[in-house]
Amino acid sequence: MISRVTAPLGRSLARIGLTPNIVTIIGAAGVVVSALYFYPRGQLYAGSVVITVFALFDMLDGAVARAKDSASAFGAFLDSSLDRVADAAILAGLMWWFVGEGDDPLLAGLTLFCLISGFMVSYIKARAEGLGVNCDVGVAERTERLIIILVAVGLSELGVPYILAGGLWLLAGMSLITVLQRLVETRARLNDSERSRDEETDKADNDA
Ligand SMILES: CCCCCCCC/C=C\CCCCCCCC(=O)OC[C@H](COP(=O)(O)OP(=O)(O)OC[C@H]1O[C@@H](n2ccc(N)nc2=O)[C@H](O)[C@@H]1O)OC(=O)CCCCCCC/C=C\CCCCCCCC
Ligand SMILES: O=P([O-])([O-])O[C@@H]1[C@@H](O)[C@H](O)[C@@H](O)[C@H](O)[C@@H]1O
Ligand SMILES: [Mg+2]
Repeated sequence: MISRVTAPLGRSLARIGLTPNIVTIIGAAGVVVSALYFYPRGQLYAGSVVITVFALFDMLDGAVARAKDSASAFGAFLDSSLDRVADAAILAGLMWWFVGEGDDPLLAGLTLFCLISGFMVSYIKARAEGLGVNCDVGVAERTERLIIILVAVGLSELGVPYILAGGLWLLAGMSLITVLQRLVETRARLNDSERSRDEETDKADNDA
């Protein structure tokens, strides 16, 4: 569905000579620089809007790769790795804003919790994939996490009461639930594959 928008954009970017990796780097670098809107500039609404524009490049790098038929394993690796840099920049920018102008140590700490739990969500999936297990589950995958934080931060400067604290508590809770969901899923899948390996060994022993 969303590919109806991203596929033609991907073809246009490919036509002007951009490679998927360049699009990945532009998107991540754009998010990192835009996080300066949060800290030190303290412009939460403008920051959320500009970060959103660059975050959307994450959909376009894959679209360019598909348009050029040049998807690569290194591209996938770079895409995921730079996602972490972008996520860290957004939440670190917000955390520093709470430490300074926002003057709220509790929410600064909660933002740090969101950063760490978000990283855990991604790390558990990557580690599970390294063990041969697909772990694509969870109520707060990256897109959901970005939407929650960017909408909450953007609306807070428009004066919607409690939206920022509410968004952070929601993000923290959903990230924690996702960590637990992915741990449970990975454990179940590893147990399944161990069991089928044991069954195959038993069968081979019996046949011998
Ligand atoms: C009034 C309120 C004020 C507040 C203002 C703020 C508003 C904020 C509102 C919402 C925020 C929304 C932000 C959401 C950003 C979401 C971006 C995102 O998460 O996208 C992620 C995924 C794509 O993931 P992934 O990177 O895994 O897939 P790819 O398609 O890239 O494919 C990966 C494969 O591609 C290959 N490859 C990749 C890179 C590379 N260098 N080489 C390669 O070879 C390789 O094989 C890889 O394996 O996106 C989704 O999941 C889709 C759903 C996202 C929906 C988000 C909501 C969208 C909102 C608007 C849509 C408008 C679209 C217009 C686009 C314009 C862009 C400028
Ligand atoms: O694991 P998570 O943060 O929810 O989700 C993310 C995926 O949405 C993304 O496609 C991938 O490139 C990231 O590395 C990460 O895995
Ligand atoms: Mg991408």
